[in-house]
Amino acid sequence: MTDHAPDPAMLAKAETLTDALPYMQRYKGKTFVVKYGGHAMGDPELARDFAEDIVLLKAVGINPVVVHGGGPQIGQMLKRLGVESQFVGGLRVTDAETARIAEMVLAGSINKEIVSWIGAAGGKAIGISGKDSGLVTAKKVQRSEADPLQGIERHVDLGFVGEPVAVDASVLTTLSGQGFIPVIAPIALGKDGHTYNINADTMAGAIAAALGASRFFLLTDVPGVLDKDKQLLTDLDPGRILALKADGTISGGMIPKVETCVAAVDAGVDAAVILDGRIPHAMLLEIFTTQGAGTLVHR
Ligand SMILES: Nc1ncnc2c1ncn2[C@@H]1O[C@H](COP(=O)(O)OP(=O)(O)O)[C@@H](O)[C@H]1O
Ligand SMILES: CC(=O)N[C@@H](CCC(=O)OP(=O)(O)O)C(=O)O
Repeated sequence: MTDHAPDPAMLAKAETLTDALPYMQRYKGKTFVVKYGGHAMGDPELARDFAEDIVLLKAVGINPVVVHGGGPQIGQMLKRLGVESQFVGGLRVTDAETARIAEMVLAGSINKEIVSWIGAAGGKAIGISGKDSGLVTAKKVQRSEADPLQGIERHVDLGFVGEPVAVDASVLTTLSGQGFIPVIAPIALGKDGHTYNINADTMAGAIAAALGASRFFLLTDVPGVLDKDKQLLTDLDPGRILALKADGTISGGMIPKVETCVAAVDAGVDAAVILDGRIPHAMLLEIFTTQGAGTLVHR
């Protein structure tokens, strides 16, 4: 090697950047919706990596929109305040007091924390909830459960648990167009004036659909959808998902995730990816390299 020969390590770094170039060109101007789950945000270093990834997306001309959860954090606060909490079908039964606490934790505490991380990474984040500027209108979720004793379907009242019925995404396109990164808490008003607590996966899916997002990422605390032998399923379509739900391979918190992904791709989102938020920069690897991480759901 002469004095002028490039250092192989430097060359590898440059190659990483040039390899990313076609992806940057393909995605410039596109909207990516990222659901950041409560389980994925525990570690401050990972949180910093996540914020850097979001700021990098914005810097290369992609419009990231963040929708966050915070289920474990709401649980901790309820416990501290001595308020009982239970889940039915992955949804937290929410009375008026629980709704107030969920809003305080999601829109007050977690939302501003994420805004701060993105700010520290050099981005301009604006934290809002579904209430702001009429972004999301919710309606009460109706659920029923099979009663094996009486052989009938029984109505279950989940209280102030909502689902999006309308999304006015104009506030998001305005913010994104002006260089801001919207960060959204899954709380919304109903037409009845009540505050509704919305599952963050559902909220993110509805926003991705309304924006016609190119990509929808769900960051969680597993590598993606796993089969019965705990092997990662890298590629799923709606038919396969139906079969995996029916045979019990997909259960619990993974059900709203895959259902949200299917609804999003049905509504025109190009692809949805369930990713391991515990892997540093998992999103960047998925977007800018050939080695996809996680489970891709497509039509
Ligand atoms: N087939 C499956 N593959 C992966 N995870 C699954 C599967 N079936 C059920 N799960 C469960 O789904 C959980 C992810 O959902 P959840 O806990 O609601 O995540 P988050 O808080 O990130 O929204 C996993 O931790 C796992 O326990
Ligand atoms: C109705 C309902 O269940 N709402 C959720 C909202 C937060 C959430 O979904 O957070 P994760 O994404 O971290 O699970 C809750 O109260 O926990």
